[in-house]
Amino acid sequence: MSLAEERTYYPEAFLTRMQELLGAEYAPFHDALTQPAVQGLRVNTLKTNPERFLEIAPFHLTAVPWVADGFYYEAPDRPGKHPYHAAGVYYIQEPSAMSAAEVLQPKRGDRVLDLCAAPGGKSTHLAALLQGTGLLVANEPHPQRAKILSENIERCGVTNALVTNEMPDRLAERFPAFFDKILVDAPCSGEGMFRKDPDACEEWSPGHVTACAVRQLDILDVASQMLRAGGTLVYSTCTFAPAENEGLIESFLQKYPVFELVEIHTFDHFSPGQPQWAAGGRPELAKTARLWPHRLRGEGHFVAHLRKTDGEPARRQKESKPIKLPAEALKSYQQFAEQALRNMPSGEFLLFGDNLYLVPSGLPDLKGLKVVRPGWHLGTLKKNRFEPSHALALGLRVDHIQHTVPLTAAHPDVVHYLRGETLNAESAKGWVVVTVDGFPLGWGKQASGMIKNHYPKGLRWP
Ligand SMILES: C[S@@+](CC[C@H](N)C(=O)[O-])C[C@H]1O[C@@H](n2cnc3c(N)ncnc32)[C@H](O)[C@@H]1O
Repeated sequence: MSLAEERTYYPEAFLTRMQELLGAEYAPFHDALTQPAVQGLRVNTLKTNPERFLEIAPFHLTAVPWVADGFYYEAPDRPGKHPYHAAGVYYIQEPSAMSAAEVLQPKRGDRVLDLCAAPGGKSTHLAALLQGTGLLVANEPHPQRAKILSENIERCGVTNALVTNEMPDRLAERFPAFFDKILVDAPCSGEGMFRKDPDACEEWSPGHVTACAVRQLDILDVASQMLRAGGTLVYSTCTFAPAENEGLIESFLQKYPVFELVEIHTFDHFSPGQPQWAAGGRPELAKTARLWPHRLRGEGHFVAHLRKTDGEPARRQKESKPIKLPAEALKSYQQFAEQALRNMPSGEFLLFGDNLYLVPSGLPDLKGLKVVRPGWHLGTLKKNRFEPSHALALGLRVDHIQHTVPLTAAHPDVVHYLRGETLNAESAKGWVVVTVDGFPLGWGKQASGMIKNHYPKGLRWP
């Protein structure tokens, strides 16, 4: 295909630049761009493991080589329409995007920040790696996108996350030298999205690439202030433009000599970054990783792993004071918990208006910050009673629940429940959790031989 014909599909300046950069490799790169996008999902290890998932999932799955929990699926599988999706058993995620959290690799107990987090693919991956320990702060400045992020955190049963809706500099005031690990999955020109999202193509221009690079350096600047000495940071994009990748990291390292690149060497399928594509690029830029759509099955990504070698040690902020719940509130929650739960989740409570949360320990004072979700939402205090939240059901394991309505994925009542219908099922009186193959789907309330549906209205299936 000539450049003129290609122009019908992709911006000419993009193709010309890629041809200049890739030389002999341009042809296979371009061939890859004409293929359909690949599709992937990541098993949520807060809820199950890949072995069990492979036994129960009715999809055509093959392993993503660089992530133990990642799988390719085939288009007719439509995993977004399966009840397991509603139960948060997996997250639908483009396979090369699974590389970033895998490289950051938080350890149990770490304090982790995901600074540009919506819709939450990488946040839910980081949460799975933390396994309910430590703290995850998932931030997104766009209000609508922050809401979607919060819903995905809820669906995936993440119980140790603070979700905020802030610009990075506002967070940096509150969290200086606070985090052990930070992910900056930067807003970018999205060239790796061209195959699956024609809008990304429409919005692209050389000027947009330059503007993205300016914003990315600003975001990295601020992120670096929130990392403790010895902490590590992953910077990633889903674009091919050197100005947003090797060039950006070169500019950052020139400004902050206290950072060094950590080699990303464990993944055979990744290619090294290209120092010669950055003006004055240091040889260490080869320690960054490029995921090319013509060299692996994925849309494309860039990942840089940086360590802060010096600076302020971990600063432990003055923690917010544990709140003593009003006696009435505590009583109605305890009454609910005795009826509905086997092991009451323990920890620090927080009352935000009428909403009761369990908050991760070690949080600084959040006053003045735009907080979408300060922790695990347990429920709402109504007059003389407690109403459990969807987040509570989705964050519970089945052995923590007193009464369940256990359904299999093939049972018609699963769809009835997800549509918001009343169920005719036997169960003890009071709050029950409807499960699909052992995974909580949501609350119901048994009365007079019927189960009243408490699946959230906004999530109901048509
Ligand atoms: C590549 S997307 C993040 C995808 C996400 N990490 C995931 O895996 O689902 C980049 C996000 O950065 C957000 N963003 C835009 N401007 C930002 C800024 N100045 N600081 C932080 N995030 C920003 C965008 O709204 C967008 O949601």
